[in-house]
Amino acid sequence: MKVFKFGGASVSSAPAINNVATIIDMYPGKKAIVVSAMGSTTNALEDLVRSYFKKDNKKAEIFQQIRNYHDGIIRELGISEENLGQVNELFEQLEERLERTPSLQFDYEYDQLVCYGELISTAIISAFLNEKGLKNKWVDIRESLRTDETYREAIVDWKWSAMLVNNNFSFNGVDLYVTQGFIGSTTTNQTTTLGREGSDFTAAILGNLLNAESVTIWKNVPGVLNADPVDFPETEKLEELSYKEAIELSYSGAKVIHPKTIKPLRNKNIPLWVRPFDYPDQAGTVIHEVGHQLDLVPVYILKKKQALVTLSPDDFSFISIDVLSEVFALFKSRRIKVNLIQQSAIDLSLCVDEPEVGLESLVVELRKKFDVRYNTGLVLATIRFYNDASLAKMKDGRQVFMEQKSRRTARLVLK
Ligand SMILES: Nc1ncnc2c1ncn2[C@@H]1O[C@H](COP(=O)(O)OP(=O)(O)O)[C@@H](O)[C@H]1O
Ligand SMILES: N[C@@H](CC(=O)OP(=O)(O)O)C(=O)O
Repeated sequence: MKVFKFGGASVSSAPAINNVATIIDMYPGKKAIVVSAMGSTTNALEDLVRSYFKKDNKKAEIFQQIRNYHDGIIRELGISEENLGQVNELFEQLEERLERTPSLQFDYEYDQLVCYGELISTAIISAFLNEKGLKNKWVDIRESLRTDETYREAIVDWKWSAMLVNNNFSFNGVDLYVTQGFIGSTTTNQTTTLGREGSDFTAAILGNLLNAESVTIWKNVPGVLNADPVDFPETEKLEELSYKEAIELSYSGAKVIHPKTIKPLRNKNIPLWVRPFDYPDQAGTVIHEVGHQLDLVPVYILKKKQALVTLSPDDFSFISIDVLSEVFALFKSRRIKVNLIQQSAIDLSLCVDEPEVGLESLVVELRKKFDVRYNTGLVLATIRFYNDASLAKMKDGRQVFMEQKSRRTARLVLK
């Protein structure tokens, strides 16, 4: 069997969803289809959660916008009313949840509402495919994918999930399953999410647990390129990548693949195809075990919304292991990801994901013990397989705050 994953961009309109049907038809054989929320529905649901949590008066309006967007797609797809029972029920559930008083736990409430993006998109797509003669079974992945209770960033319970996934995706009399990416549930049936853009990871989990022959993630690009085409006008497609190279690129911030996607596939030696949704007969990029040294062109990755925080102990003491562990514990408790560090005798610089809120209060906390300087709105640029020309190109016209080089990788903090 194969796993296919269609992201938000690939299911954002009726023509796109028609193309999903075309692709499924093009590739016969047993398949599990993992689907994300339509277009930018997850962002809209995030606005809805904020409004619900703050108890302001915008939630009805945001809910209606989400409903109208989906209704428009349903109309254009021409799905008949008698097959829309589940979609209507999901919208009713969401509306009903919005009437409840929220608990005090934002991350918990977030997961209970944001999951509807994926639940609704898959219900629509499953109904549409069935009407088109592509008979499929809709599966609520929350009954298979068990996680811990880290809401918004849940950790998968592989043992439980292995058993449940194999029961619920048995392929007994079913050739095509349609299910949700990004969501799961705890052993007490509370909904969780795996972290933004986590549907690629769901596809990899299913691939691993079902011993898929391959996993394909359909994207709005020709494959993995040597840079994000949004930031770089000229890019080159990479024909193949090793698992190691792919994990390095995605971890550094190449948004084409969620970083957690690689490990479950590498561990079972399952190839991952990144293929163009608009040109489904083109090969795209394959990520697999590569026996030889890859000779790649420089690959550029930009991680935006970075802050550079530099700390110096007040009393002129060294940056010891105790200081490091204290600082890292503080960042960990605030769930702030550290992406790059540099230290000298009495300076410690950390390039971190700039938190949406709370940087000021972190700085206040740090100032109890350290002299603190910081800059925000920076970019962490990574160049794999860098050379002089690629370094010069990256620095051109920008202010360099920090620079680190290893044999293959250069990392620059820039403004
Ligand atoms: N190295 C890269 N190669 C290809 N795309 C990249 C790269 N880095 C970032 N991207 C971005 O990743 C996006 C992923 O495609 P998309 O279809 O939006 O995924 P999904 O809908 O599954 O989240 C592309 O639109 C592109 O802008
Ligand atoms: N819908 C979720 C999960 C996801 O992976 O979406 P996409 O495949 O469109 O990146 C998000 O937007 O984060």
